[in-house]
Amino acid sequence: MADIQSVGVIGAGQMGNGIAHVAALAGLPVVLVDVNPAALEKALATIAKNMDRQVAKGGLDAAAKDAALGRITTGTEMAALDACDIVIEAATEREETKLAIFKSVSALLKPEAILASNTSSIPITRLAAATDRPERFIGMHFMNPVPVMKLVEIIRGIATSEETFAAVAALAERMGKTTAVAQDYPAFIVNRVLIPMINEAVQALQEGVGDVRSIDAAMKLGANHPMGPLELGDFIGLDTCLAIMRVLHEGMGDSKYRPSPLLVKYVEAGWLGRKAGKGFYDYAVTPPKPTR
Ligand SMILES: CC(=O)CC(=O)SCCNC(=O)CCNC(=O)[C@H](O)C(C)(C)COP(=O)(O)OP(=O)(O)OC[C@H]1O[C@@H](n2cnc3c(N)ncnc32)[C@H](O)[C@@H]1OP(=O)(O)O
Ligand SMILES: NC(=O)C1=CN([C@@H]2O[C@H](COP(=O)(O)OP(=O)(O)OC[C@H]3O[C@@H](n4cnc5c(N)ncnc54)[C@H](OP(=O)(O)O)[C@@H]3O)[C@@H](O)[C@H]2O)C=CC1
Repeated sequence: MADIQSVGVIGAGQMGNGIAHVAALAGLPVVLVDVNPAALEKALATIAKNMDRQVAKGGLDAAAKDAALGRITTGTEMAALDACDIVIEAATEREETKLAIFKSVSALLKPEAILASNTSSIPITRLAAATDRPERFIGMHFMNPVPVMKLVEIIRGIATSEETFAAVAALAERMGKTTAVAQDYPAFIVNRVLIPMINEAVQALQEGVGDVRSIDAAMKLGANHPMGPLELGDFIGLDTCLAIMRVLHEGMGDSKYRPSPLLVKYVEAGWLGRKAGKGFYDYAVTPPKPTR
């Protein structure tokens, strides 16, 4: 696969809509697939809203926005992806879900098509080994919010070919991103460092070192982070943060990565952060109100 000319995205959540957004703006036709038709509708509305924001700021003209939106089609069946040169999986961070997706989609793809995962933490070699194309399988890890964040981490599995790596690096650059290459260890680079920091903030909250407001203010004003760690956890999704901690804990075999019990409790309560309307903050009120 020398040059990628069409993109499929599986999972129309916060990451899937962002990936579709930047791919369409890069001039590529995009097929966005999700099991849930409501998620697809919401994703299209979010993409249009985020492009409007770029138009209002002068970074995009209205005609380019309309053309980009016109390049995105949606579907609830994997069969809609059969002509794509690359399919980027951005479904829920659950290994069984991803494996089931790869099994069904690889049966439909052209033999030369590339399969990429936007996983935050799951080993690429393990995911690749469960497909029919480990040499054309790769980790392509975008950051949230995708239209704003400059980085794409690229992770080769043990079998990933140089041709696949070069094609995906060129695609990331075409989407306006800068790449960093990470080795295939649990949670790669960004989340190896970032998510234990968020988990530690939750542990500090559990121990009463500070309340939500104090912990976030301390890290924003004391370490110049654009968001406090609890606000950022809510933004990423607490289910995703917990899934990453579990992959780190199991994959590194080191107790220093154990998930904070309070993080587990929030996820068990369904308080998953912004996408659920409630996490360390309650988003039903403006400004969002700390829940502890
Ligand atoms: C979990 C993983 O696997 C990996 C990850 O992604 S970890 C998470 C990584 N992400 C972060 O750490 C994000 C940290 N937060 C930030 O950088 C900032 O708070 C933020 C960029 C999200 C918002 O910044 P802000 O200054 O509070 O908001 P705001 O001024 O409204 O927006 C800044 C810019 O982003 C744009 N923007 C904000 N959210 C956007 C979105 N969802 N989509 C498109 N554009 C967006 C705004 O239009 C604005 O653009 P300009 O610079 O052109 O004016
Ligand atoms: N959130 C973040 O900051 C980042 C997340 N990631 C990674 O990106 C991926 C997606 O995360 P995110 O967008 O936040 O998650 P979301 O929960 O926002 O979205 C996941 C989407 O995938 C859908 N889905 C679940 N199962 C399937 C399936 N079998 N086929 C098709 N679609 C499916 C979900 O549908 P339903 O709601 O119906 O279950 C949902 O619409 C994860 O691997 C995550 O680790 C990577 C970088 C940053």
